[in-house]
Amino acid sequence: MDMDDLKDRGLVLLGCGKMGSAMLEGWLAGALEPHHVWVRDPKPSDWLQGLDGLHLNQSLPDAPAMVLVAVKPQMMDDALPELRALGNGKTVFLSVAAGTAIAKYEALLGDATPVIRAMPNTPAAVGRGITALVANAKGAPSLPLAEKLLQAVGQTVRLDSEDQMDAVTAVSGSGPAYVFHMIECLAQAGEAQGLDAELALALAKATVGGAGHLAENSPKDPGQLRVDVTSPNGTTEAGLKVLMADLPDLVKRTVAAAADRSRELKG
Ligand SMILES: NC(=O)C1=CN([C@@H]2O[C@H](COP(=O)(O)OP(=O)(O)OC[C@H]3O[C@@H](n4cnc5c(N)ncnc54)[C@H](OP(=O)(O)O)[C@@H]3O)[C@@H](O)[C@H]2O)C=CC1
Ligand SMILES: O=C(O)[C@@H]1CCC=N1
Repeated sequence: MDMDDLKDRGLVLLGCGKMGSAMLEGWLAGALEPHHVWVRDPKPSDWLQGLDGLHLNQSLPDAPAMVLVAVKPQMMDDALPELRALGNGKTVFLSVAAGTAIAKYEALLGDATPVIRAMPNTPAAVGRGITALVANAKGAPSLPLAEKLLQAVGQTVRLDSEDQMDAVTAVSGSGPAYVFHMIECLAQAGEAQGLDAELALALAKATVGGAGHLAENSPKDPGQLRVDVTSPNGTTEAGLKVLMADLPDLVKRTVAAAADRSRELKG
């Protein structure tokens, strides 16, 4: 199966809220056109309703190439059973739901269902996501297609085991929220030093965006890039002395709490 099969047979999005829309926005920037996509969502956004050619809450093809499951984990028992008849083993279910194990899809959709479990993140909307993937035996042959689709909205990484998914979710699935909060905190701290709100936010956004881009593209590791900013006895050293006293433990506890919640969502 390749991208042409996906275009010919269709991609179904079950749930198109924040994550589904972020991915769809990225795909519609070049990889797919609206008429390739069927969306099921009880309250579609204005953006979805404005996409010409999109099959919005229309009857589904009998055997779409792929169903992207992007409803909340708590909705699976309600949302999935009606899709059990789809595809007869030829439709791949690609789930992005936190916590929900492959075994749960097999239980709801049938043992022979090809299932790929993925953990993307919202920078997919601008083509800068990262998605981790793992499949059951039936889904494994479709991993290259899933990767191709997901590489249209960023990077992909294959996991050795589904057990890694809780930690991955806590680092890169939830991670954008930690970074957005860092931007908010940096801007507020700038305001506390007398900058106006607009300037402080512009500085904070560009600094986090630029530092992220540099960290991804430089041959130096992040530790060395930090050292490069830190003049002996300068301003950064004074700032880092405060930050480094607390941040490592705080981030460790943050990621542990998110991973624990992912484990709880398995039910
Ligand atoms: N947001 C993120 O950054 C990430 C989210 N995820 C995962 O993506 C999934 C979706 O999360 P997110 O997009 O944030 O949540 P949202 O609530 O924004 O999106 C879920 C969408 O599914 C709709 N929905 C509810 N029931 C059904 C149904 N029976 N059939 C079809 N659609 C339905 C919801 O409608 P309504 O609101 O009306 O109920 C909503 O629009 C979750 O499983 C989450 O774990 C994974 C990685 C990152
Ligand atoms: O908060 C959540 O549960 C989802 C999963 C990863 C990001 N958002």
